[in-house]
Amino acid sequence: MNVSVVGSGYVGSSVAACFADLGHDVVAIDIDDGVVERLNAGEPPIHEPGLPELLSEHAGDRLRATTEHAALRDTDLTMVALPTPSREDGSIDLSIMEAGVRDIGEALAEKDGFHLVVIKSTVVPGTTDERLAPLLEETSGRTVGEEIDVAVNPEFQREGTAVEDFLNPDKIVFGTAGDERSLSLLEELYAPLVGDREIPIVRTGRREAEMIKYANNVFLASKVSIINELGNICKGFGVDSYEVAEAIGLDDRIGAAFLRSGVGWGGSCFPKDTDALRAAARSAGYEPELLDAVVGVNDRQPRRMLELLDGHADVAGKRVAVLGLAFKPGTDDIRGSRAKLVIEGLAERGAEIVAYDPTTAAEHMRDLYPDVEYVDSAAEALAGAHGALVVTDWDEFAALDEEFDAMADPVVIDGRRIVERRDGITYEGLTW
Ligand SMILES: NC(=O)C1=CN([C@@H]2O[C@H](COP(=O)(O)OP(=O)(O)OC[C@H]3O[C@@H](n4cnc5c(N)ncnc54)[C@H](O)[C@@H]3O)[C@@H](O)[C@H]2O)C=CC1
Ligand SMILES: O=C(O)[C@H]1O[C@H](OP(=O)(O)OP(=O)(O)OC[C@H]2O[C@@H](n3ccc(=O)[nH]c3=O)[C@H](O)[C@@H]2O)[C@H](O)[C@@H](O)[C@@H]1O
Repeated sequence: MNVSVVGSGYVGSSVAACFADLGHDVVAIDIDDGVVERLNAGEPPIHEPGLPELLSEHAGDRLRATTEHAALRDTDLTMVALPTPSREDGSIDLSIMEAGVRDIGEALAEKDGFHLVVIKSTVVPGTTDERLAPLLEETSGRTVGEEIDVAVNPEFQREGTAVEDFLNPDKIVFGTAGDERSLSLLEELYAPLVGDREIPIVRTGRREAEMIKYANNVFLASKVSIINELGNICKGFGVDSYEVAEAIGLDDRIGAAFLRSGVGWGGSCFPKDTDALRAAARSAGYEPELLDAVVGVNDRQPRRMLELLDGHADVAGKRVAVLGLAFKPGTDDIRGSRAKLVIEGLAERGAEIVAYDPTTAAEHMRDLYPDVEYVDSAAEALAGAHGALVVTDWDEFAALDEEFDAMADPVVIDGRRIVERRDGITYEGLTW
């Protein structure tokens, strides 16, 4: 089948590469020349394990990239993987999405035959029906549900394991208005992925599909905030929250995943999606008090890390190491990274900050915090430091040992339960 994907960022590039790998002919459309050039050269525009292999195999063959939206006319359906960032007040900013949908509609104005537009981006309930479908009609001159249609097919992949997650989903959600042509196109699209596996396919309405995506993310973010709240209480009692988490995770109703307490959740989506849903709930007349608290607990965790450091040292004018800048291991993405709040807190205390991350996350961070010293290894960051704050659970931090001996004052505040506690270092776990 011929598939177009509009937007070739974290989601679009991996989805495009995976669909090509599944045997479809895919054209990736992006407004960024650099992204298009990289994709055509078989190079990933972002750091994502498994993506380089897929791109080098399929670029120039089943996968090509272009800046021309007109290319989507030669395809059966178009996936929209455009960003949906937050506005200042937390509500969803649809401007990029609407500009992209406008581009798609204008291209479709000159296409004969049925075309399905599939919204992969995360949008608040009602967006597709109330904003995107009318915009498509206006720009294409076609009627949704007749010559064209729109479906919602949210994506649940994680950064760092995007390819594996996309190819092995726990569910696939098709949100449609019930049009059989749309459903059968979606089924044909995913048929090579599903094969004879029993992957649940949720066929539902467009609003429900939009809400399922938020509910999924917000539930997971809340789960981490609950374990962080419990972890903070555990710390006060001298209880190891990881032992508690392991035990409660044995209850099927709770489940073992997402019970790692620490400095909190970040990333490109949990923060923006919790904010967008809270704002959307408010504008629909509901006060989401629990979700407000979920965010409150999350924002408190970096502050608690700094308070633990304060308990051991006055860091004004002193060198302090920040280990890990990406919002989680396996990515160079710093969006929503807890490291930002940690760096800001250290700067307020007048510390000389030295930071290390194994990826190019440091380059992105440098744009925001140019006064921080970025170094090439954890050893270099730790040498001469009066404290170390571990913010990302990169495997290589678990192997650190004698590097701590080179610190001026070996105070280690572990926000991710990754460093081994041992004699010779003053170790503080955030929730244990
Ligand atoms: N990042 C992730 O792991 C996940 C993201 N999502 C959702 O997927 C959506 C996309 O997110 P990301 O991939 O992270 O975004 P991104 O910011 O990484 O990539 C977006 C791409 O769209 C391009 N673009 C902007 N306007 C365009 C236009 N008019 N036409 C063509 N291309 C255009 C940009 O140049 C960029 O390459 C968001 O709604 C997000 O919430 C969902 C699941 C996972
Ligand atoms: O919509 C999205 O973009 C995606 O958001 C998350 O994926 P992602 O942000 O890539 O990363 P996660 O692995 O979910 O981690 C999110 C944050 O929670 C933190 N976390 C996670 C698990 C845990 O037990 N404790 C914890 O603090 C991580 O360190 C990280 O900062 C969801 O897991 C995906 O299903 C979803 O598609």
